[in-house]
Amino acid sequence: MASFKVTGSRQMKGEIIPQGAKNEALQILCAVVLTKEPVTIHNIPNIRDVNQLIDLLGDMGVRCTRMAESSVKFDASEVNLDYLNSETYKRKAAALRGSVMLLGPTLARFKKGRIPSPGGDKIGRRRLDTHFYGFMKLGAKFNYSQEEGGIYEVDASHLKGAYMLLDEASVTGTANIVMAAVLAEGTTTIYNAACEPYLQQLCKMLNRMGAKITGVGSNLLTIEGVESLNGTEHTMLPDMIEIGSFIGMAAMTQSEITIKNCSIPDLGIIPLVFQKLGIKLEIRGDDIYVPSQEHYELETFIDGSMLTVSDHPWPGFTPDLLSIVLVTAIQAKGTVLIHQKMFESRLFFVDKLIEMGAQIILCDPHRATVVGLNRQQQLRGIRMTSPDIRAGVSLLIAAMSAKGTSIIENIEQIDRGYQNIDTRLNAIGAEIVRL
Ligand SMILES: CC(=O)N[C@H]1[C@@H](OP(=O)(O)OP(=O)(O)OC[C@H]2O[C@@H](n3ccc(=O)[nH]c3=O)[C@H](O)[C@@H]2O)O[C@H](CO)[C@@H](O)[C@@H]1O
Ligand SMILES: C=C(OP(=O)(O)O)C(=O)O
Repeated sequence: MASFKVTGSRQMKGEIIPQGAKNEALQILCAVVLTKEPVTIHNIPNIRDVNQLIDLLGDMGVRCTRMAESSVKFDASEVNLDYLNSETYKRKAAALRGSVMLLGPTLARFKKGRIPSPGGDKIGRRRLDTHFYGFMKLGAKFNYSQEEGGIYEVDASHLKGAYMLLDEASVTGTANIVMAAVLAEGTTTIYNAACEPYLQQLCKMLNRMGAKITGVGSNLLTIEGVESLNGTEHTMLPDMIEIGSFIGMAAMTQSEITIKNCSIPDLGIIPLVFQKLGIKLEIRGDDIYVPSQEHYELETFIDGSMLTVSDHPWPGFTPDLLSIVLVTAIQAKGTVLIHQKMFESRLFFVDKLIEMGAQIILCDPHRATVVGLNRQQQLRGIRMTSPDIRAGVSLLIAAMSAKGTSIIENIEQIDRGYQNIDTRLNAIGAEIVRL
């Protein structure tokens, strides 16, 4: 288990370029299995989850040729389906959440899919019902065997388009169903589809490959099935969660940073939520400039009541930034209620922040109230463990703003989603040592 030793009270100054989006990459990489023709992907983040998925694709027989540092050409003309029955596949696929999206493409192209219970953050129940509901609507048979530690299987001699109303707007679920439906016979209509930029990007790429998807960006997708898909090129968007993390980090550490090439229109409500925390942001072309701010004051609602920040399916606020908002509020002036509606175990990390001196009341597993310190008191460095990817970065932000030194253990969680975060932040003035 690796750790970060973080020396606090360092202010950063300079430019930082966000990596390619983790959650988009996981969808896009799975989609390469849909075609026999080469697909070249650019702006691939060099992070654990993505590298593990590329490794898995390679094991399946997909030829992966690195064209440049962040560009890879994938050739899935030959795929070894027997590999899906191997112990290695079980072990490797179970190591990340994104592997679940191999189900839709293998089902569509090879009539079957198999996946162990996927990994990813342990942030509460993470059910997969929506995925299988969709596959079954398309005519697939579903089997779940608990004996082997949880194996999900789908098979279909023939997929046929159908109307479906999803019980929830699942991000990976929608991606999976879309990837199965593009090669199904006839028309599929998915209502209550998730519509995050990750999915918009996936649908745009599939359309470039010859798919016929309309309604992209909305919660009503219509897909006319086609016989086969051709190759394409695709460039990943900048990671909006990383961009949000940098904004929070700058505010907490009184740093002056410019986040380059943010693809602002794809950030949705994210900048607005940080502005509600009182953080000044300047949109300069496609960059976000965050000035060094001694004080930032939380807004209240129009009627004067206390600010609440909660998650919601897109275009609402992404749950992946709530931990960052929570930690950023620690040095604000005012009080905010953080309401994590989707996940039931994502706020428990606040006990570490409280130990560091933050004023937080964990009301229940879904809600925490942060009473901002308004820099009257600095957090103090402690030893802590990163429980999940976003809590991990939140703890890093807290440590960077604290007095003294902190140790953050289990940084593999952070490495799942943030590319060389220590090196990139050190380049603009942070002091983080990887132990
Ligand atoms: C690899 C990947 O892309 N992971 C992301 C993906 O996970 P993932 O696709 O696994 O998450 P889902 O969208 O399926 O749902 C996440 C959780 O929210 C609940 N839920 C979902 C939709 C809804 O309308 N109401 C609701 O309560 C679900 O029951 C589940 O507990 O989307 C999540 C929600 O944005 C993000 O946190 C994850 O980072
Ligand atoms: C929860 C997340 O990731 P995963 O779904 O891969 O666990 C995340 O990216 O915040």
